[in-house]
Amino acid sequence: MVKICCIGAGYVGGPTMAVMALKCPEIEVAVVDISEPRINAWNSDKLPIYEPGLDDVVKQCRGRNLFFSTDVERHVFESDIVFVSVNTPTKTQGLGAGKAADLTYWESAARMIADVSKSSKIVVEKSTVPVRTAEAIEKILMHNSKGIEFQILSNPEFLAEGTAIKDLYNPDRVLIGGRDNPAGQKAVKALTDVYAHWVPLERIICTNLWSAELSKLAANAFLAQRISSVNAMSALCEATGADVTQVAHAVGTDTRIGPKFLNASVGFGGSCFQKDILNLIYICECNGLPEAANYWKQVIKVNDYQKTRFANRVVSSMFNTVSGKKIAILGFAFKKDTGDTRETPAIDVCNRLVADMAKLSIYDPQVLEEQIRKDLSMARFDWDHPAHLQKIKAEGMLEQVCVVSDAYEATKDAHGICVLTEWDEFKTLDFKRIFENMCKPAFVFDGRNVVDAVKLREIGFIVYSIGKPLDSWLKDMPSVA
Ligand SMILES: NC(=O)C1=CN([C@@H]2O[C@H](COP(=O)(O)OP(=O)(O)OC[C@H]3O[C@@H](n4cnc5c(N)ncnc54)[C@H](O)[C@@H]3O)[C@@H](O)[C@H]2O)C=CC1
Ligand SMILES: O=C(O)[C@H]1O[C@H](OP(=O)(O)OP(=O)(O)OC[C@H]2O[C@@H](n3ccc(=O)[nH]c3=O)[C@H](O)[C@@H]2O)[C@H](O)[C@@H](O)[C@@H]1O
Repeated sequence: MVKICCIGAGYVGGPTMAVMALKCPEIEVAVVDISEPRINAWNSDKLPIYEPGLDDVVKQCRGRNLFFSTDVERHVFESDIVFVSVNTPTKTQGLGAGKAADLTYWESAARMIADVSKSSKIVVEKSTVPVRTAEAIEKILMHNSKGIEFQILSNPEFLAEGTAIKDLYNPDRVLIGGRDNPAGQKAVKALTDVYAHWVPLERIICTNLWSAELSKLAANAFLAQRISSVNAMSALCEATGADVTQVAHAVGTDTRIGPKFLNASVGFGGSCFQKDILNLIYICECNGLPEAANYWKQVIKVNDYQKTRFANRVVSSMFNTVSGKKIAILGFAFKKDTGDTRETPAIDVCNRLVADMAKLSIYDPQVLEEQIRKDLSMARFDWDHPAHLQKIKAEGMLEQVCVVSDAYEATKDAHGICVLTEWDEFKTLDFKRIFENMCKPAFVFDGRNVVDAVKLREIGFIVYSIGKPLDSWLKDMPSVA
């Protein structure tokens, strides 16, 4: 019986291995982590991450052929295939700070694998890593191999949060990169056999190691680039009276472009897009390719511009000051159907409004108050590093923030509402009731184009929707470029 172990029980390790265990009942799968609270949560009724469909998958196989454990070394020792799905955050200090991937956690996992192994293993890069990381990992493993054979494969993950289970059941492709030699290809075949339990062979792409590693960074960069393209267009739409939804539809019906991932927004968030593009920029620079680096830098610049532009629009529309005004923030997660707040655009928007002395009342259906306070008090890139390395900002600013448990409470007596996550429940709110309980004029700033602007205007709101023609109030306010 093949035994699989995955180091890192996070957003990727947990769901990926749960689906693998479900689809391969004859394989024993252990997900291990150094974080005891995380493993305890995986073994409880309240899983550590919110992901539609995940509870059901875990319930079906936990205790049968799926195990969660902090006994990292024992499971690595016993496994034939070891996935490594630890975090690979942006470095916060030293060489490449603010851009390069921090491989501390990966390196420590690799050293531990080398230390505890007594039999040959396939080691699979599941984390997103810089191209040619496998070479470094190979050196660490081989240096202490005691005659054991290690084969390194790159098998990047493409799931998106909120749809992880669906994506894992039915992936567009599974990518496996290995060495171009018989031992490497044997390892590729072994991993292909695992995925072939549920993924059609024609969707399993096998490449060399470096192509697989780079394809993951490239895929995220291309996806983020589409969003920055449509967001840059949204600014021009507002200036000219065009409607970004109509433009995106017209552009996306060209089959060469395609309709997906063209929704204008307050900016993209999530733990990976920015981190992976920064990593790509750093790799381009290290390879003496400044023009290529600058191209990708622009994707992040436009994203920052979009978040700033949104916050500036809020302030300028409300007579250029939000000082002392209550602003309701609806949605804090980086997208709907997840409780994840990593790099959410809400952090930037909230910080800017707090700096302008607004009082924020925040509601998100899935995000806990403790998480929101932590996010608003942490320095850039610190969230993905251990607590003792995090730099916490002055506590005082957070006095202006309160976190509440429903949208009606958040909006009561507010001057304005910012919709920052596209949760379905925001579409069906009783906006008449909300309007009655707000200070007038009452504003809605829709950063996700989820509310029905026509209806809201009929009720009496002044509505700003990203990339949509501006109503006369907003047109008359000073420019926010
Ligand atoms: N979150 C996502 O949707 C996606 C993430 N990725 C990539 O997958 C990787 C993991 O991402 P997430 O699951 O989101 O991270 P995460 O932070 O949720 O999980 C990583 C886990 O690794 C554990 N860990 C770190 N060092 C360890 C060690 N030496 N031994 C045992 N456990 C250790 C941490 O305690 C943590 O629980 C990253 O490289 C990310 O870029 C790829 C595709 C999607
Ligand atoms: O490497 C990763 O971590 C993953 O990153 C993204 O997945 P994820 O960040 O979970 O979620 P997305 O659906 O891609 O959304 C990212 C951000 O872009 C925003 N977005 C998305 C689509 C769109 O049209 N407009 C837009 O603003 C979302 O609201 C969100 O803030 C990719 O979609 C996954 O393929 C990849 O595996």
